[in-house]
Amino acid sequence: MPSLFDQFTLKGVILRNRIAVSPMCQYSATDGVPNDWHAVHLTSLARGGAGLVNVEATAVSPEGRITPGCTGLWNDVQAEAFVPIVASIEKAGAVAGIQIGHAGRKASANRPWEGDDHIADSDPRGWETIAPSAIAFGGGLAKVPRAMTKADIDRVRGDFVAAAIRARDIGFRWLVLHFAHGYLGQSFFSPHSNQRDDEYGGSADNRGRFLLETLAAVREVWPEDRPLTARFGVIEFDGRDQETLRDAIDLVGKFKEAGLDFIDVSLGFSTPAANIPWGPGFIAPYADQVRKATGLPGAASWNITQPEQADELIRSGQLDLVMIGKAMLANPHWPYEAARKLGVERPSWTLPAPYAHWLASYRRA
Ligand SMILES: C=C(C(=O)O)c1ccccc1
Repeated sequence: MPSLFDQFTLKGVILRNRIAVSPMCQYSATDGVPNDWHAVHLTSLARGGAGLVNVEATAVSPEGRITPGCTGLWNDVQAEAFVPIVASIEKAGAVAGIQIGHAGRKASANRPWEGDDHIADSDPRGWETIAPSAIAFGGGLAKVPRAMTKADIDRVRGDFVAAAIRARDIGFRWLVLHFAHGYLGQSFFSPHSNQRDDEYGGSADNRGRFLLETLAAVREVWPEDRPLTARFGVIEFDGRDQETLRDAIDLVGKFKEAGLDFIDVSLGFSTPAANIPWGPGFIAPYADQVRKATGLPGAASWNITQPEQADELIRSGQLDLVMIGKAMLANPHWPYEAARKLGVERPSWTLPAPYAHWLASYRRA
């Protein structure tokens, strides 16, 4: 069985190890344009030795941002600004990935450290939010969204395609459709947020329609030799988990038929009333269940922080990749520390030569 530092090959892409950096919002862009914060942040994660570095949730349209500080890929200025970032990630030996999404009813919010709540309607920084139904998430995100028309649905699907084309053309080699965490894609799938009475609401098949149509449309423009993936919330911890999991696994099977290459399993975050059993790698067993039921390779994130824990998740066959988030922010050289702890040969060379040389020199072998 593979281990944490074995390569991973999917379609025409080879990752140098099984360590992927979760897409983590930085809320640090202006008008969706990435800047030196994102360049240094992402390059340092790539130089730290990860196999795959995923750029944060990047909005497919202005109203699809979570906050005014989120990155976007709805215009060419944003795309151009990503070009040197993609090059830096790849030059550091990692594969450059990007997550594209639409925040739906969770959009138009203040940064987490500035309230983590909806921007007041009187505040010119905010904007109208849209969602499957006119149902607010609740808590600090109490703004009632406008229920999407069919024209909205068609437009947003087209925005995903346009963003995928830009990501393709600027060299990203791994694409993640953001179908998780209560954002627009997830909110179509969840009965908490989707109470439509047309073909996009009601049955599980209908609630999965927007996600499936969007995936199929993106598949048509995303190169066959580059992985097309999705991060999808398969469980809500809201008391109806077996039903959610059953419907989610069924939908992931349809994703695979539509051309999905990889599934990053996560949480739904569709209701503030969720009772989430936070714990070390607590989503991994659900990812394993989805992988075994669909035959898709997959990953999980959430509280995977220790090298031995991450290595065991790979060796046991539960996951194909581990998504490391906070542990990489705490220490971008986490892969190097993991290589040392796991007894990988020449661990220093997990890092770039200018670092590895010194780390491997002037010390007993
Ligand atoms: C910003 C997030 C994302 O992009 O998915 C997020 C927000 C809350 C919990 C997890 C993730």
